[in-house]
Amino acid sequence: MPVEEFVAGWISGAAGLVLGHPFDTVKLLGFFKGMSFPIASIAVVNSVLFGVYSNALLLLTATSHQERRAQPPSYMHIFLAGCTGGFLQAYCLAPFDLIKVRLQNQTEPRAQPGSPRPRYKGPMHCAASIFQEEGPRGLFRGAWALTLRDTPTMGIYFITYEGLCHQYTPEGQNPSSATVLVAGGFAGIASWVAATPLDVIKSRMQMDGLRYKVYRGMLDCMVSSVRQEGLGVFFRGLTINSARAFPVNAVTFLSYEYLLRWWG
Ligand SMILES: C[N+](C)(C)CCCC[C@H](N)C(=O)O
Repeated sequence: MPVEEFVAGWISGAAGLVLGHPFDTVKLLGFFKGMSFPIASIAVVNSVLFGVYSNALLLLTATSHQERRAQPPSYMHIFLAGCTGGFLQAYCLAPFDLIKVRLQNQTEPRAQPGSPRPRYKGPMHCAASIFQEEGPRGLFRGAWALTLRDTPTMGIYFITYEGLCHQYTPEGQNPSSATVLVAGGFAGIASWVAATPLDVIKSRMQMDGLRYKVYRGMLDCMVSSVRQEGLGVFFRGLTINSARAFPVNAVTFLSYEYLLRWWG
């Protein structure tokens, strides 16, 4: 099983992440606050995504990464491989994403003296508290919504990337850096636009049950969110998600492509 893609996925994900982190934390005062935890988690998650994607294509089309420039796979195969990668990475991402959402929603980090202390002291304490209070399953709260969010949208991600690269690259050649940057950026935007409605629901499910449980399940969360806030609720964060998605995924794909070319 080729492993280069796993390693390239890790490094390129980390590069994209450094750029995207300020967008993720825009609500907080310190822009690069808490970078080490996301860097560690992206190592697992992005390498699973790219590694599984590439190996799924290898199974479906019997071509390696190098051979795929000369013999491009069909869009159906790209989509299926992207969905497989998205599905498996979602399970790895779930506990990390839960901790990120719980910590980012802590609004007391710079509390005045005398006001209540934040519930979680940091990522490790957050993970340990969830584990103690709710058991291992607690760490997967919202995982189902996350899987539904990521499975089809990772298919869209890779189709957009490969489609744009194909469009602007002469037959059989490698795409130029500019093409990779633009195709990666638009792949990020396209997949985030499609993912935003379920992203809203996913985050609400992850925050549910902190004091008492509000939602009976994902469907209940969707219905009551729309009842209370209207259909616009599904587009919460769309602008910031897209603004973040372009640079993050441009850099992710550029470093991924270059690492793989460099290795072989
Ligand atoms: C599938 N979904 C749209 C959620 C993500 C697609 C891009 C993944 C990338 N690591 C990023 O953080 O932007």
